[in-house]
Parts: sequence; structure tokens; C-alpha cells
Amino acid sequence: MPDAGAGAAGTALDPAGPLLVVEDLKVHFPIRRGVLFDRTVGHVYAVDGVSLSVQRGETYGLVGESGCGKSTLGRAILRLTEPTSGSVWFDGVDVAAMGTGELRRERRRMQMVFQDPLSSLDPRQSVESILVEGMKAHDLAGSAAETNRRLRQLLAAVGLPGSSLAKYPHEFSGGQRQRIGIARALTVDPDLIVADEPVSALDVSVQAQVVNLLEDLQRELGLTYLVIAHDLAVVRHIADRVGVMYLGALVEETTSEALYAEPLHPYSRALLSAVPVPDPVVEDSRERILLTGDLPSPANPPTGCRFHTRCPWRQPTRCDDERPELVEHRPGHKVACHWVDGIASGEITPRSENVDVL
Ligand SMILES: Nc1ncnc2c1ncn2[C@@H]1O[C@H](COP(=O)(O)OP(=O)(O)OP(=O)(O)O)[C@@H](O)[C@H]1O
Repeated sequence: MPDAGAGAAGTALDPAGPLLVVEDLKVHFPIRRGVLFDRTVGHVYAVDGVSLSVQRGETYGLVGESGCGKSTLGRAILRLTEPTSGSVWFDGVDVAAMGTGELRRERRRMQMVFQDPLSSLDPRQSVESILVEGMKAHDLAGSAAETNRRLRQLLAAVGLPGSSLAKYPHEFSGGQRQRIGIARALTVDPDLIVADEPVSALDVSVQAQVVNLLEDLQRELGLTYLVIAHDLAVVRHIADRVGVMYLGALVEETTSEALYAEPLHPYSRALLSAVPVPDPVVEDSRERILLTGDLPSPANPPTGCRFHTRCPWRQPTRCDDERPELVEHRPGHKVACHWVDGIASGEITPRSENVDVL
């Protein structure tokens, strides 16, 4: 088991230790060309060296623009996508080293909730058959009466009536379908739930209900969450700690409060400067940071700091040449930027055309 900072010796015997430890995880997808001779002409560096740990009962939020590698990281943690290198320790056991049988057993403890409940639920299956499937796969289904009781309990826990068992996914609203998706994850009594954009396909009015449900279930069942979202407002509400991802790597990681009070990485500052202030009467005196240029392709990431091509605070030539490590700048607050102290103190000023302090 690796050193994982707080609760370093985290194993099943150490209830205070992390449930999940990810070390230098990489997922590089080969780009293939050729009809007669299939050859690899490059790679998409979807996840390129991510390390993080999630404590038991904690909610870790992963944020970043579309295409930065959030979903691939989530899938690689559950080994639904095979990592290229690095390791994932779940409750003290290396997921990458698990054989098929062990992985199948451990999967019960690591479940995924998907973004689009309609496409992740088989339209031809009744809710009962959707829910029973996972239980059967893990030999958790008892007698018919026991199973029926358990399914009704689960439906009640996610706020749906027992009569839902006989219905089909299309008979439910988007929010109800997501409740079914959550119930499906819970049938096998997991410890970790990776929720990939769990509310982004839902109406804003329904999003808060599903977020509240996830929080209630966490309290009742002691669940640990990795919540992937591009919506910073959702993550702010639900996450204890947040990791900000840019082009396959974490650029900042800290508590939700610290990130929203004072983001330190230029990319996090730009992301947060675009979030509307909830109360229009409150004067908004924050900086506005305009990111120029497109998000570079993960198949051809920039040298040095991955963010340097869009960074208003870029300094020649270190930013172009040297990739910054994610290091602790304040207690519990990690940032991957060479100039974080100078930027925070105002000593290093941004190129003014990109930053507007209102
Ligand atoms: N199976 C695959 N083969 C090749 N490239 C892939 C594959 N899956 C993802 N990618 C690429 O990896 C990069 C990261 O994708 P990923 O879906 O993880 O990002 P994301 O941050 O979750 O974005 P989104 O929110 O849009 O899903 C993208 O450039 C994507 O096109």
C-alpha cells in the first residue's frame, strides 16, 4: 500500500485511511491508421499522470472542461477502461493487479452511476429485472420474497414507490430514471460510487433533488463518492474536496471551501470567474478571466505546463519548457503552477487583455 498522505497506511484494517488511492495513473488511447496495415500513429493522452486519494465517507469532486479526461479517469479507477500505467488501490488492494475473479468480486464494492439514465438503462427490461441483475451477478439475491422486500426497500430509499418494479424506464421522468440508476448501484451494497455527471442530463429543478438524495444516502449508508462534473455549482454543493483537471492531469486540489474562496491555479481562476454569482443584487467585483485559444488536443498536448498556451500569467520560458508538479502550497491545498505565489501576491501580473477586474 502506498503512502497516501493523511492516513497513509490506509488498509481495510485502518478505518481512518483512504478507501481509494490513485498513483500516477495514465490512460493513453492509441490512434490507429491504415486499412491493410493497421498501425499506431500516435496516442490520445486522455489521463496523463493523476494521483489522488479519497477518504472513507468523503465526496471527491472532479471538475474540468469537456474532454479533459474526467470520465476516462473514473472508468480506469473501476477498471472499466484498462489503464496504460500507474496504480489504483481500493481498500488496500491494487485493482490493476486483480485477476478476473477477484475483480468481479471487488466490483460489487465499486459502482458507477452514469450521466444519461435513459441510455444506461435497458429499455426492454422492467425496473425489477434491472435491479435484480446485479444482485444475481454477485449471488446476493435470496428467495423471491426476500429479494422483493429488498428491492422495495431500495426503491423507498431513492424515493420511488414499490409499484415501480413492474414498470419500464420510458414510463419515468429523467429524475426518476436517475433514481433507478442510483438504486441499481445500491443493490450490491457498494462502498464507493463513481458518479459521472449524475445530474447534468436533468432539468435544473430536479438536479437539487437528486444531489440531496445522494447526500442523504451517503449519510445513511456511509458511502464514499467520486463525483465527476463540469458544473462547478454541483460540485461546490456536494464535494468535500475538489480536483481540477486540465488536459489529463490535476492542476489544483483542495477543499471545496478553499477552492471557491481562493482558487490558486490560473485555470481554476478562469473556470470560477465564469460561474455566475447566485444573487444578482450582490455586487460582483471578481476578476473576469477570458481564456483565449482553443483547448489543445489531448493527442498533441503542449510541452511544459499544459496550460501555458492559454494562461494569462504565462512567463517565458519556464512555463513552455518545464511541466509543474502538483505540490502543496498551503496545508491541504495542492497546485501545479511554477508561479503560484507570485500570482497570488499580485507580483506577477496577467496580460491585461485577458483579465478584466470589474
Ligand atoms: N475509447 C477511446 N478511444 C480514443 N479516445 C478516447 C476514448 N475515450 C475517450 N477518448 C478521448 O479522451 C479524451 C478524454 O475524454 P473523456 O471522455 O475522458 O473526457 P471528459 O472530461 O469526461 O469529457 P466529457 O465530459 O465530454 O465526457 C477525449 O479527447 C476523448 O475524445
